[in-house]
Amino acid sequence: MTTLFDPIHAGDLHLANRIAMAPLTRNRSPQAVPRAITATYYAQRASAGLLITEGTAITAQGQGYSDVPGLYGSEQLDGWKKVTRAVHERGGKIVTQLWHVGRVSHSLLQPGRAAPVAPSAVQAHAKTYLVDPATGQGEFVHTCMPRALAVEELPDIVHTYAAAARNAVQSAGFDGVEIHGANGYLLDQFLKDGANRRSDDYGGSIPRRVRLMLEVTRAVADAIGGGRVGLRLSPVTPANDIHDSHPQPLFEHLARQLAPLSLAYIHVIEGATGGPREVEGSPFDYAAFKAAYRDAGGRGAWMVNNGYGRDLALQAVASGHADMVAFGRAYISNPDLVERLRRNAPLNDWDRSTFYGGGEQGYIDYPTLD
Ligand SMILES: C=C(C(=O)O)c1ccccc1
Repeated sequence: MTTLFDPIHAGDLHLANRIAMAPLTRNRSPQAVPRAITATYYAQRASAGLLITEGTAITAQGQGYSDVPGLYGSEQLDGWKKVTRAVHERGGKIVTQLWHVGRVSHSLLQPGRAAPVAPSAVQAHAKTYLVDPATGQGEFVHTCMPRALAVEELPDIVHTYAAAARNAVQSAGFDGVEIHGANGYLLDQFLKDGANRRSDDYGGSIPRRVRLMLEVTRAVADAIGGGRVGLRLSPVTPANDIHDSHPQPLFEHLARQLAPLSLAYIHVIEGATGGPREVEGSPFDYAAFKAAYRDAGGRGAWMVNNGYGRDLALQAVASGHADMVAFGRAYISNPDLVERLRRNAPLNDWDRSTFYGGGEQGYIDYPTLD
């Protein structure tokens, strides 16, 4: 019987075990440049089968929070090179999460203080994190009203995802990328009818609402090979005020379209991100979603996330519900999570007050077992 601790080939990613570190925003990259402590942070956690970095902006327009890293400048890529080198020196595997926040942003973070962009001018009742450069103090503030992207702007966004993927692998040394298609950010906004009110080829019907995500995924797979590409999805999360009226047919259609792309993995957030695994009023059949992908020929690893403890994770892999399990907050406070799960050892508690912003405290100072 397959266990969480068995190796797996996820596309071209040959992984030592089936435990992934989920993407975790930590707001510790001033000017979008990863610092030396970020190399230490990921290297400490290199025993994971796969490290997925925090969301990394593909452009300044895609930036939605203070002090998150980027992949669009030479200093940023140099910073990431130190991270991937440190992880590889410890035998780890690491992909970076390509992120465009869309409407979950603030004009103070946008080039030229412009309005954030989105499929439609529909404001998210959500907050973003701004750091006052004068004081270094951070606070959560309401996101701004976005402007609708013109259809003529979309090809450039697709090309920018592909360019960021090439930068990630060819310049920064990542083993691959994960496309952030979840949690109410740009690609998820285009998917879902709560945010996408367009009447052109990118809005209205399900095939039209999945179009941008498919174009981006195809372009990234063409750029670096589908076997190095993962995609993160969140069918029913309410994160960042996102919603769709009929998620089951939407995601089963998307699954069938993704199947031929030979992706390394599909990463599914079950329930509300960082919250309950069941979302009241939003039932979702994850087994049917996975079956739609497999029945259409999809062979990428199936990675699940959200609220998994040791027993549920062991059961998910043993039962075939999932091929991999991604752990988020547990990885913040347990660099040696794989060993702790293997030994069924106690886990360190995390300190929520040091999740976002700051320095070494709550970042690289959690203890290991030995
Ligand atoms: C990238 C994030 C996501 O996917 O929800 C994020 C951003 C800010 C805080 C927490 C998480």
